[in-house]
Amino acid sequence: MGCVKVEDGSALSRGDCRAKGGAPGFKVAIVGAAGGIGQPLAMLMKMNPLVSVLHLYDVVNAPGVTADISHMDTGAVVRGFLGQPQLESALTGIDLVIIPAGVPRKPGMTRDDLFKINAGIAIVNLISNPVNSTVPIAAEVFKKAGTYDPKRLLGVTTLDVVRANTFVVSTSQTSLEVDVPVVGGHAGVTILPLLSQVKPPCSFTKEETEYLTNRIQNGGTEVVEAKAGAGSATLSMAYAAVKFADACLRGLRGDAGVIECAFVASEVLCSSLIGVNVVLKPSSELLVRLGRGGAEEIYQLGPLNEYERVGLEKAKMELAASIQKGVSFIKK
Ligand SMILES: NC(=O)C1=CN([C@@H]2O[C@H](COP(=O)(O)OP(=O)(O)OC[C@H]3O[C@@H](n4cnc5c(N)ncnc54)[C@H](O)[C@@H]3O)[C@@H](O)[C@H]2O)C=CC1
Ligand SMILES: O=C([O-])CC(=O)C(=O)O
Repeated sequence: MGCVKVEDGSALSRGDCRAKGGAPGFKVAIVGAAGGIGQPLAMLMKMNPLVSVLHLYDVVNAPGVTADISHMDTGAVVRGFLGQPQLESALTGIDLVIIPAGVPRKPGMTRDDLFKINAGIAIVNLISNPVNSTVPIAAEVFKKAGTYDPKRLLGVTTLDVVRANTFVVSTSQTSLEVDVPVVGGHAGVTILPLLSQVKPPCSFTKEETEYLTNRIQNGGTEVVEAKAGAGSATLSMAYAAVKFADACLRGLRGDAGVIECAFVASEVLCSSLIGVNVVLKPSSELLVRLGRGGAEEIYQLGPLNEYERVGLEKAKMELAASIQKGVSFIKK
C-alpha cells in the first residue's frame, strides 16, 4: 500500500495522501486551518467519513499542519495551500468552506473590537468574529460579485447551542441529552436561548432561567478570561464547527430533517439577517453552485414566554446595529 500522490501543482503536494484508498465523499476547505480553531477542526474533519478531500489553507504554517494531519490513517486526501496566490486553488471545486480565519479576543475586548481586524478577510461561511457583522459583510461581497444566495451563507453559532446544552444538563442535573434552541446572533444579548423550548421539556425557576441565559450569553467571555490572554475558545469551537459542518454534509448527502441553528438571512423576524433555526436539506441547485450545503427552510420561532420576548427585542436592536455596521464597512 502506498499513498496516492496527487499531481495538482499544489506547492504542498507532499501532503497529498489518501490513506485508505479513497472513499467517495465531499470536498471540504478550511480557511485559517493553522489557527487555534483551525488545527483541531482540521483533525476532526480528517476523521469524518463524509469527507474525501480536505484542503487546508492559511497565510502561515499550512505546510506543517498539512504534513501532520496527512499522516492520520483515515480516508480523506489532505492538501495544503499557503498564502493568497493559492487561495483560489484551495477553494476550487469545494463543497463546503469553513472559515475560522481571524484574530481571537483578549480579556477586556468585546467581539466587536475584532471588527476592524477581521472584517477585511471575511468571505464565505463563517466562524470569524464578530459573526453578527462578518456574515452581512460576506453577503455584500457575494452581492457585488452577483453570486449571493442567502441559503448558502451560514454564520456558525453552534457553540452557543453546545454551551446551552451543557449548562442546561448540569443545572437541571439530568443525565439526559437535551437540545436547546438558541436564536438571535453570536454576541452578548443577541444570543437568545429559548429555554421554554428545550427538548425533552425542562422547567426552570426564574433564577435558573436568568442564570442560564446569562451564562450562555457570556460563555465566550468565560473562556477568554480563563485563557488570560492566550486566545478564546478553540477546542469546544472546533467541536461545534465539526458538528455543524457534519450537519451540512448530511444535508448535502440527502438526509431528511437535519435541523441546526445558524446565523442566516431571514424574514422570520425582520427583513435582515438574524439567527434562526434552519433545516438543511439537499437541493440540486445548491450542489450545482460549488455544491455547498444550504438553509432550505427557515422555521418560525415558536411560542416565546415573556422573558424571551423581552430578550428578543434587545437582541433585535443590537443585531440591527451590528448588521448595519457590516454593510456600511463593505460599502465604503
Ligand atoms: N463563531 C464562534 O462561535 C467563534 C468564533 N471565534 C472566532 O474565530 C476566529 C479564529 O479564532 P482562533 O482560531 O482562536 O484564532 P487564531 O489566531 O489562533 O487563528 C486564526 C488563523 O487565521 C489565520 N488567518 C489570518 N488571516 C487570514 C487570512 N486572510 N486568510 C487565511 N487565514 C488567515 C491565521 O494565520 C491563524 O492561523 C476569531 O475571529 C474568533 O473570534 C472563536 C470562537 C467561537
Ligand atoms: O468569545 C469569543 O471571542 C469567541 C467566541 O465567539 C466564543 O467563544 O463564543
